[in-house]
Amino acid sequence: MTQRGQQRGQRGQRGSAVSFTGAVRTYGAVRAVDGVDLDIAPGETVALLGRNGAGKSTTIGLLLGLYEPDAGAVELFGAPPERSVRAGRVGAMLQDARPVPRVTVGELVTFVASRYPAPMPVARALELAGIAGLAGRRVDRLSGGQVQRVRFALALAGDPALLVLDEPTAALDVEARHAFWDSMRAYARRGHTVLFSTHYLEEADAHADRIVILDRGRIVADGTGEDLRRAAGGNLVGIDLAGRDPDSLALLPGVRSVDVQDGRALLRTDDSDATVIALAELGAIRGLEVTPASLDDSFLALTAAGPETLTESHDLEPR
Ligand SMILES: Nc1ncnc2c1ncn2[C@@H]1O[C@H](COP(=O)(O)OP(=O)(O)OP(=O)(O)O)[C@@H](O)[C@H]1O
Repeated sequence: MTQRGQQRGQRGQRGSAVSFTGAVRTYGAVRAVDGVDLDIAPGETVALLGRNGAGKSTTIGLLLGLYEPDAGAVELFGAPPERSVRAGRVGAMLQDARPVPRVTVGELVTFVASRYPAPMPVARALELAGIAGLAGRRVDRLSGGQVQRVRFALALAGDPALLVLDEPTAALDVEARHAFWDSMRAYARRGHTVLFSTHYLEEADAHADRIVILDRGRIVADGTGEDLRRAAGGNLVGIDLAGRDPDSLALLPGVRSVDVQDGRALLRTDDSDATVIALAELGAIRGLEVTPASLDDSFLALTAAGPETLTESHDLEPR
């Protein structure tokens, strides 16, 4: 059984960690979250990926019970979000949370940990967040990246079953990013559920079991990085057009789309062998190049469609 299959099985026995059913949240005319159905099993690490304004922060706000859905329902561990949050089962790292001034890092983390029923040792939270050396420093005198790591320590302090991280690496330098992901993975390996939002495709691919792509408030894809690449067309086949009409290329086997630039056609294809054979039969293989579609290509393909085509999500694995 796949890891996801096992996790779905676990959910059957233990219920969902996160469950959205037709959730909607509007701001005036803007449907920031527009009918989201999402189920996350205990122990899964899920990336919420989307462009600016896609609805990631609003989804996280609904999940944490910061806002009520206008329609539909959101539950954490089978109960309203507030109940799970109050019970200390959820730790969150939000984008705009400002640590209180004039206290030290150690004091702040100790205070927050004390609000939880079964916190982790403060030293452990500081160590996981990579700020053991900053315990005695005032939080209002830290750099942006250091504050970000304090927020991570605060999210971890209660040893929560569900860790929710809104763009957790936004202010971090390369080294801090690596350290952050190492810690996050170590936490997830202990059976905790993690949901993080990001703009970075590589981070989602490298650090999540599953990637959920949001676009204009809707889920347009849900699967592993590999699933997403396949869903968007597995390979790119490039050829020199040499005066050939690019429209006819769209009809070749496997081809999903054709982009033309500087006299070259780039064919996104599900079946590059069949596409290349058909091109060869047409005598159209000048400058032939076959490359796997990157996750970037897939992401752009999945989020480039007009609003009317976004009503159905690509559920990439049978449930
Ligand atoms: N308080 C608000 N009032 C009005 N509109 C809002 C509000 N918060 C969010 N929106 C709108 O809802 C949509 C979704 O915003 P949201 O912040 O959830 O997106 P996001 O994916 O987190 O974006 P980013 O990656 O830029 O942080 C956007 O169109 C945004 O302008």
